[in-house]
Amino acid sequence: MRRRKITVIGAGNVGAAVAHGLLVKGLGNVVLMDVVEGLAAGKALDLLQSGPVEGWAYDVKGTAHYRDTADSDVVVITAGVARRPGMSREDLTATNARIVWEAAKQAAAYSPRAHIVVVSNPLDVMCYIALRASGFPPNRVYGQSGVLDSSRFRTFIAQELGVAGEDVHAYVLGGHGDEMVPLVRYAYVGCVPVDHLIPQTRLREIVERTKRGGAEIVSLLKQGSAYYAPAASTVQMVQSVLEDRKRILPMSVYLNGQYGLSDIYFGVPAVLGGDGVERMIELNLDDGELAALNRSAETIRRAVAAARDHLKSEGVWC
Ligand SMILES: NC(=O)c1ccc[n+]([C@@H]2O[C@H](COP(=O)([O-])OP(=O)(O)OC[C@H]3O[C@@H](n4cnc5c(N)ncnc54)[C@H](O)[C@@H]3O)[C@@H](O)[C@H]2O)c1
Ligand SMILES: O=C(O)C[C@H](O)C(=O)O
Repeated sequence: MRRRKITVIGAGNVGAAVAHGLLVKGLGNVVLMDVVEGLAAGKALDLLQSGPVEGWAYDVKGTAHYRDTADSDVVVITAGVARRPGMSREDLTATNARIVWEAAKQAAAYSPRAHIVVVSNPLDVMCYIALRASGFPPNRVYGQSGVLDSSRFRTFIAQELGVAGEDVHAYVLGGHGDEMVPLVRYAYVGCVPVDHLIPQTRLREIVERTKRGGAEIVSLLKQGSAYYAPAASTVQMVQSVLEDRKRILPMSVYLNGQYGLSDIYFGVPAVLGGDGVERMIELNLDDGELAALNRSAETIRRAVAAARDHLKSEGVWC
């Protein structure tokens, strides 16, 4: 039986942690690809040597050449630069636009039936670039954002109440940026609405901390950004696709009228299965929540326009 093949482009902090997570969960053979000669090969060999200890026997290959990624079932794009303290994710647009364009184009050429899971920032902008560069249908190009942001929200609620995070159900929608929208009205602990358990003033602080979740880690690390939780979130998405689990996950998907938005990648809950984005879930939102989502969408539209101008000025476009 043919084993599934997953390519991870970018063998840095997130890419290597994603590769490890995929292997530990037994999702298939892994190809780690990076432009830095030897980096992916070294990390792949290291990962391979953890197999006998951890009890898996998958193939792990490191490479600097796209030809080795051929016929992948899923391609995860983590290539690009990470932000430093004081930077926003949008500050990465010019550098990462070119990198993600090239990665998606090459990956699509070698693996025309693959799914592309984008991780590089600014996430929703890079999803749009990957869609245009790959020429794939939108159901096979989507981004990791909401699983991570929601997991941060769930973690802070769980800490506050001294309960297990997995029993906190909560979504963060919108763009993966400073304007993301943690939805308090749809947050439950077990089956109890969170605002029955935590006072409003404290909930507001938790919402603000969630929105700054990535920046909090960037300021602690001093160089680079989070990678364990981002990798775990990405692996959960890949698992849902490869095992056709049809998990309902908040993620960046291409909207075509949903939530009143079109031609934009945006974080909403979607059913993720073997066909990729199989369905989007439209929540009933109030005026305040919709206004917050629209503010978030505007930020993304501006950044996409900047990325498009930048790529056009380099003779490349989506
Ligand atoms: N979506 C999310 O939730 C999320 C979470 C964490 C990080 N990120 C983003 O993911 C990206 C990677 O983060 P990281 O911490 O792994 O950074 P990192 O610097 O540790 O790794 C990035 C890797 O990309 C490689 N790379 C650069 N250009 C490349 C190219 N053209 N082809 C192949 N590889 C290339 C680099 O050599 C490096 O090894 C950043 O843009 C970061 O902002 C997103
Ligand atoms: O904050 C970052 O720049 C990385 C990532 O988007 C995160 O949320 O951890």
